[in-house]
Amino acid sequence: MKIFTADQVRAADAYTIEHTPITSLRLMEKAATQCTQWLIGRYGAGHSFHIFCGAGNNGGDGLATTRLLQQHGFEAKAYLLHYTDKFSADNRANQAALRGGEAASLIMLQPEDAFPELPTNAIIVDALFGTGISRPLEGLVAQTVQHINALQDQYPIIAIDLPSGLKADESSKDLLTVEARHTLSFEVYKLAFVLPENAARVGEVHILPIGLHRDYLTQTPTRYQVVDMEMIHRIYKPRLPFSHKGTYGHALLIAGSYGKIGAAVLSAQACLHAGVGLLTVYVPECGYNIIQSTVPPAMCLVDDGGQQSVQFHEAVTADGQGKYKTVAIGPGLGTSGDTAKAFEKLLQRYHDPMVIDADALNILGAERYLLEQVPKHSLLTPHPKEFERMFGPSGNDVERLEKLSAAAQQYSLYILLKGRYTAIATPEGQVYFNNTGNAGMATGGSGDVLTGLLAGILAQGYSPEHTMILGVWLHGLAGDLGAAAMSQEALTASGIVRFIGPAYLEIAGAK
Ligand SMILES: NC(=O)C1=CN([C@@H]2O[C@H](COP(=O)(O)OP(=O)(O)OC[C@H]3O[C@@H](n4cnc5c(N)ncnc54)[C@H](O)[C@@H]3O)[C@@H](O)[C@H]2O)[C@@H](O)CC1
Ligand SMILES: Nc1ncnc2c1ncn2[C@@H]1O[C@H](COP(=O)(O)OP(=O)(O)O)[C@@H](O)[C@H]1O
Ligand SMILES: [K+]
Repeated sequence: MKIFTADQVRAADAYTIEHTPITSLRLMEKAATQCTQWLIGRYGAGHSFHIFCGAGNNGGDGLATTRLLQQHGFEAKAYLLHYTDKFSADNRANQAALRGGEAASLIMLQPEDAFPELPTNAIIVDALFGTGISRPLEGLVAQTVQHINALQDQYPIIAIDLPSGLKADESSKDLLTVEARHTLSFEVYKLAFVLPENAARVGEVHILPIGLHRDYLTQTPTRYQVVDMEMIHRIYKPRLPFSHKGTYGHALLIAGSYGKIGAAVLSAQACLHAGVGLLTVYVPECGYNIIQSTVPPAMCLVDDGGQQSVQFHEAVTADGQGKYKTVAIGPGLGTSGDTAKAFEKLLQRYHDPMVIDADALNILGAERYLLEQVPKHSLLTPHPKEFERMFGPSGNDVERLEKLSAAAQQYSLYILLKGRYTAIATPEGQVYFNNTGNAGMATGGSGDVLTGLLAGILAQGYSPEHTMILGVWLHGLAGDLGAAAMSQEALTASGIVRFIGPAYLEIAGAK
């Protein structure tokens, strides 16, 4: 699903009005109808709806929603904030329509008025501002938003289109905005929804269809997209009946050090569950018995350098990749000087895309010149701290995203940034956001599982871009299925591995 800018949303609106018989007032009615249905479906009987409206079209959505809720027999009141006399045309039309209905359901809130008393069964709906926000909230609007936010533990707050005050395409880091429990938005995602800094503001996002013109939606290029099942179906390739283990590649996984062989185990298990043809795990000597007993399908190569591996470059022939289709390096590896030197030598020998994670990223962060030597189109998988070590701090999430995209383009790499919506940046400047996964995955070792999964998918012949999209999506879905079976709290990295299979089945079943 595409992420549109506020300008693109406005253009989609205009295009729809121009190319279909639908008017802007009718489009507002559709938006309000969808919001009404969502509110009734979610909260139903026994609740009263209190809708705070601004003077523009977002307020118009709120006024129309109030009327439709009443028509469905619900108690609903619109509070129209009187901070200006400049109402949009569709806002005025919906004021008139509401005035024609139930008495006392449209209340003008003046700057000197006290915040209205709400009954205990109240649901607060925020329809103050949407994509038209152009300056920080102040005066009556700011006071109202502060009031609403202070009530968030008492009443559910539902934002229409955007929590008021939030900018769709830019950072709103230090701005006052509504802090919604749910955001009901229309047709496409907005960048604001996937930024970690907005987590407490947008709550759960629900995208509702309102009939915007398909041509505009499908033909408009966007820099950002949210990965969806349609994209996954286009990427996923079922196995061929006459294939053999050679068809699915041989991966070399360089991971683990004394006390962190578990990282190598988790990565190796995930790599096998991803469907790799053959796997060799390279570990220091202390890892040999562990790998052989916990991951029997894998072969094992042993380094004799002591507690950390320091000669792994020798596993790859001096003239290139040798027998390995893919090399993944990093989980639990350690960052000693000799390990870093071996990593540098590996980069001099191996020129196909690699998967680089954890300590291998930390080595890149300490020795930045090595970034130039990373094979083009390699996959880098930092969490925010590792990202910062490599590319420096950022003032806000949008700045960090720009940095991510710039680095992917500069070094011709696929770099992801882990989080609730893991961002995947491509060398061409595209950014994909992943929507699977849950807070149960905030547990040690879940990143190691991702590394193994990516290595296993890449080895099977998927392109680096498809590997990133499919791998991150499967990882999150495995986490979701795991959490559904055993709770977020009890989910472990091993639990995620166990659900990679069921996650594949979901794709295959739906294909
Ligand atoms: N295609 C779509 O997505 C549709 C959008 N609709 C709604 O229309 C909204 C956009 O409406 P508008 O463009 O009228 O914009 P808003 O309703 O978000 O804002 C109204 C106006 O408020 C003023 N304003 C901005 N910041 C302010 C501030 N801090 N204090 C006081 N005034 C301020 C601006 O002049 C702005 O145009 C969307 O968010 C959505 O809710 C729907 O009606 C139907 C279709
Ligand atoms: N709240 C969350 N929602 C969705 N995914 C999450 C959440 N928390 C963590 N994850 C996922 O779990 C993984 C954690 O990786 P990482 O921090 O590298 O873990 P570790 O270093 O312990 O292996 C990432 O893929 C991340 O996207
Ligand atoms: K709003």
